[in-house]
Amino acid sequence: MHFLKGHGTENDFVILPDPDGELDLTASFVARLCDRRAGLGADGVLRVVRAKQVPEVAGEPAEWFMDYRNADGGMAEMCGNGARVFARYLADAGLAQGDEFDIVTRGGVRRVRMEPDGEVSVEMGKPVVLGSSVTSVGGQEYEGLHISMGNPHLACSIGDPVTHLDLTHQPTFDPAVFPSGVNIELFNAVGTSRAVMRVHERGSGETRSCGTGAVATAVAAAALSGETTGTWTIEVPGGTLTVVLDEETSYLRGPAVIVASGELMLAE
Ligand SMILES: N[C@@H](CCC[C@H](N)C(=O)O)C(=O)O
Repeated sequence: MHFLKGHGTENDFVILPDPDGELDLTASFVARLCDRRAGLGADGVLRVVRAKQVPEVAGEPAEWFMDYRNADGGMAEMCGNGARVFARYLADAGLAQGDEFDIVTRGGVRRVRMEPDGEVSVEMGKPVVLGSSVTSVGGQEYEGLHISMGNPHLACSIGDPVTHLDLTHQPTFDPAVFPSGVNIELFNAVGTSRAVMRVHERGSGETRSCGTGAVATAVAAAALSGETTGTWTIEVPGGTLTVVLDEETSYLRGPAVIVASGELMLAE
């Protein structure tokens, strides 16, 4: 099986090209692939398959479906950094033409753009603020905004640097609010256009970046000063992302690179 490895601000993915939909990607296989000692190691898997080969998205008006899986093998509706790495792969492989094209995700069709400076942007849709909720990290409780980016987020301003947080364990959350689990962002807003964020992802644990989480963080940081629009720099352990919030939608921009390719010896 051919694979590639890529990352967007060190949110890393195994890419499995499967244009004709021949792979039966089980949760246990994905988990073994993502294992950082016994497998290749990654925060998630991006299966690259033609949308017409996948019944759940066969009618969507774009050629390629990003079949995203978390490191534990679970599915997610959307992955912002994954979408940018997926687009980088399609462009490099000559499977998509032009600077802008659409891809299909479980969260809907997303427009991606290959920027002149080499970064990749993705239109992320309109964030939906659904209320507030609490989490407890290392015995400390934080309140944040419940935001849907297609996938669920709880974005909490902690009003302090995030460096000391221990995210090795699953932060608590209210299962009545988040029945399918949640991605939890802890951030420190610095002024009105920059925030420093760490994240504990559903199905992957602490990662060095999360694109949907960066947009949720920008929304929650903007809300601290009563704003719903603006441009935010979101600093994550793996680099820097730019988030633009406007009245209609949101955009995520940052680096996305392919670092390796090869043949997989792991079998199902
Ligand atoms: N790292 C991703 C988000 C991946 C999905 C998430 N763990 C979930 O289960 O919702 C991103 O860049 O957005």
